Amino acid sequence: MRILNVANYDEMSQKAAELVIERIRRNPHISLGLATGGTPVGLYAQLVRDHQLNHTTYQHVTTFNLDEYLGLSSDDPNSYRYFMDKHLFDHIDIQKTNTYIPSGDFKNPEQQSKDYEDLLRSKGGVDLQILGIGSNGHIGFNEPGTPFQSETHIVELTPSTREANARFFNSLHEVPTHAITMGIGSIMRSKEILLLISGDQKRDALMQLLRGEITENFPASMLKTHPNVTIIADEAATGSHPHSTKL
Ligand SMILES: N[C@@H]1[C@@H](O)[C@H](O)[C@@H](COP(=O)(O)O)O[C@@H]1O
Repeated sequence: MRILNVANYDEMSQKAAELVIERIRRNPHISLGLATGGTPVGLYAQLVRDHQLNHTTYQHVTTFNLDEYLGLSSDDPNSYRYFMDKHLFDHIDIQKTNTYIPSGDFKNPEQQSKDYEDLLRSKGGVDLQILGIGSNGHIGFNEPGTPFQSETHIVELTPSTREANARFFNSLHEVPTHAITMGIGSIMRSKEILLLISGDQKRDALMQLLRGEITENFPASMLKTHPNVTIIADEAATGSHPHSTKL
């Protein structure tokens, strides 16, 4: 894993955008894996800005989102479809039919999980996966204890994840109890991974990732076995001054 240590959230977003834009320009047919949550919002804003200023095109780009809450319709402001439209897709020239997000429909979620995994495979998988991290080490919605080989599946969210995400809802009560998520095995198949970590509330998770063992109790630890991972972390998360390190 390569870690780029930056000063703050804005610099993290800027550096991440530079990397993503470079990959898109190198391969206009790239398949991007996308994350939600607070962490990538600044990155998406930078991609929109670059599209407006420099006309980087998404005409041939395909995207796969990591996860979706179960039980929220696509027009619910807390659904990840709504989030992606609002922060990125509505402001770039991507074809919406090329943007895939797991369905949060309650009807037959097991089949939907299988269909999403089949879709990922049939489209050739993800070239560049963007990830955030939960303070318990979750990636996507793969909570501690998820098998490393897992593919897209239904999860029951832990109380800590529901509490962390309650800030986007009116109350904790409204946060769905279940979600559909790409598995750790699905994420690990992507050719390249960009992990963004910002804020002192993520410091323990970053330290655990860098110094801890590889264990299913800390899902992100599996990333240490991936051959092409870049972490961009800000000073609040690393607790040190900006510099780059090869780990
Ligand atoms: N499912 C998402 C993850 O994809 C995200 O990376 C993580 C961190 O979120 P945030 O960036 O808001 O801290 O939690 C959420 O639950």
